[in-house]
Amino acid sequence: MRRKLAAGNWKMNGTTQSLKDLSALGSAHKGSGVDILICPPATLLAPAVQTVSRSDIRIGGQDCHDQTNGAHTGDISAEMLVDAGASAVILGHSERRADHHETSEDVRAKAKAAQAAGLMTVICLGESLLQREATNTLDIIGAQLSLSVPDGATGENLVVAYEPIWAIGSGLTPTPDQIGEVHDFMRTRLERRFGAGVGRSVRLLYGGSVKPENAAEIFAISNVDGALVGGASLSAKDFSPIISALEAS
Ligand SMILES: O=C(CO)COP(=O)(O)O
Repeated sequence: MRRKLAAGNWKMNGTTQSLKDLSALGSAHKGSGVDILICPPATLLAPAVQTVSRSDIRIGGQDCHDQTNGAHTGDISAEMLVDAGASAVILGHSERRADHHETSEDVRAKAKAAQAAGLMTVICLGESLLQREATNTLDIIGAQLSLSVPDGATGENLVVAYEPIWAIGSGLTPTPDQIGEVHDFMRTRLERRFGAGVGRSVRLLYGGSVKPENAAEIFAISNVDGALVGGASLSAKDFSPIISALEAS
């Protein structure tokens, strides 16, 4: 049975002030039946780890380099994330694919390094509106999935997040049928590539305008094992009811 996962991606948001919300979230969901992961900006990794030390929240990075160390100004390695106390990393977010020209091959190399360092990788996939309107969403997702995910997946080291680019920060969400179609497809592809046991153990998250108001409906969809939440993960007031909806699902 897959354990549900509520993941928050703070993106380039948050200061030490935000740790108060993290602390409140930890108290509100102590002993939760679902996994909770918060990925703050790199500047807050170490204090965030400190803040959640007596709660059940785990802390993750938002990206890592594919090398262990070296002359890569501004980058962070998977080993450095581990050293800071992180246990997971988001990779291949569409914002990084766009802003930093990351390809699926780049994402796979980063994921390989992160998994070797012992991190759980949350690998993001998603189509643009143009691609969806051309009705080849599953082709896009299939290609991103096979190219971005390295060999050697397990239920512990891999989480896949389906984040339609047009749904991120827009207030738009796909219909439950559209989400279900992509999630069922990803499940089948993972089972085919890694075998039924591993394929069924990898958690699949939906991301894109998840809010307290739509969370329960999204969590009822087949093969949705949780959410990767952006804006609504920044405050305990908004993220806590989303976690509660997942706990109740
Ligand atoms: O990109 C996202 C999470 O990684 C989703 O962002 P929003 O929840 O703000 O739409």
